[in-house]
Amino acid sequence: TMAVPAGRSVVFVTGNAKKLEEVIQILGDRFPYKLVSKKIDLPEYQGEPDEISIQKCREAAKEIDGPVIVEDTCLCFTALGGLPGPYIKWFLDKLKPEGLYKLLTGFEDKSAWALCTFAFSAGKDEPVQLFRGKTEGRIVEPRGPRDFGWDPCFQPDGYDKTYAELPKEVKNSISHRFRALAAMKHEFPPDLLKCTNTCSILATLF
Ligand SMILES: O=P(O)(O)OP(=O)(O)OP(=O)(O)OC[C@H]1O[C@@H](n2cnc3c(O)ncnc32)[C@H](O)[C@@H]1O
Ligand SMILES: [Mg+2]
Repeated sequence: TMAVPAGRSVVFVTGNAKKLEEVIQILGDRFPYKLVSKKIDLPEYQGEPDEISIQKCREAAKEIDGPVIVEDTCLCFTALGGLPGPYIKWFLDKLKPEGLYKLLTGFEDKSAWALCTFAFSAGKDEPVQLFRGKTEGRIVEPRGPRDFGWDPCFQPDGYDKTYAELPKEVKNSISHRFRALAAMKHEFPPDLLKCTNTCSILATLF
């Protein structure tokens, strides 16, 4: 039911170059085709993560009028009942990683989780399928390079380095994004294998 017609490409729609870079790195050398991606700033919807990803995917499928993948990332603080969650983009923009850490002053519990949701739709009137990946950790005083979002203040459990300090290969082997892509690889029906080499992103996953 989720098959992509042979010869059609699947477009990864994101406005975030660093996300795209990681998706390409995670898919790696096994990826023999050109990744088709399109930079569109989709609306930042409100609600629960699943609902946001579904809406985002429907909008992308409408704009592209073909098979699409989108991704939405949340950063959730346990002490704040899961907030900022899907609103992390605005919190990060205004507070920077320092401010995210300071938000938890007064709370003993610094634990947090990163949640990545990929959403796939075969077309604008087709259903949306979700693939989720979660990585647990805690919010620390920022350390490491500043080139990607809240990476400097998120330290995954089992590591003494932040996402920003960890070598890229390590982040990409434990991250919320890696796990969501792994779930996608695991769950997608094999008939997608029939798509041609322009099918890009999905073709590598099976
Ligand atoms: O066009 P889209 O794909 O929506 O890209 P975006 O940048 O708007 O991304 P989101 O709506 O998913 O918002 C997530 C926010 O978290 C940031 N972010 C996403 N993944 C991250 C990661 O792995 N490490 C650090 N920051 C991340 C990202 O820069 C945003 O500020
Ligand atoms: Mg966004």
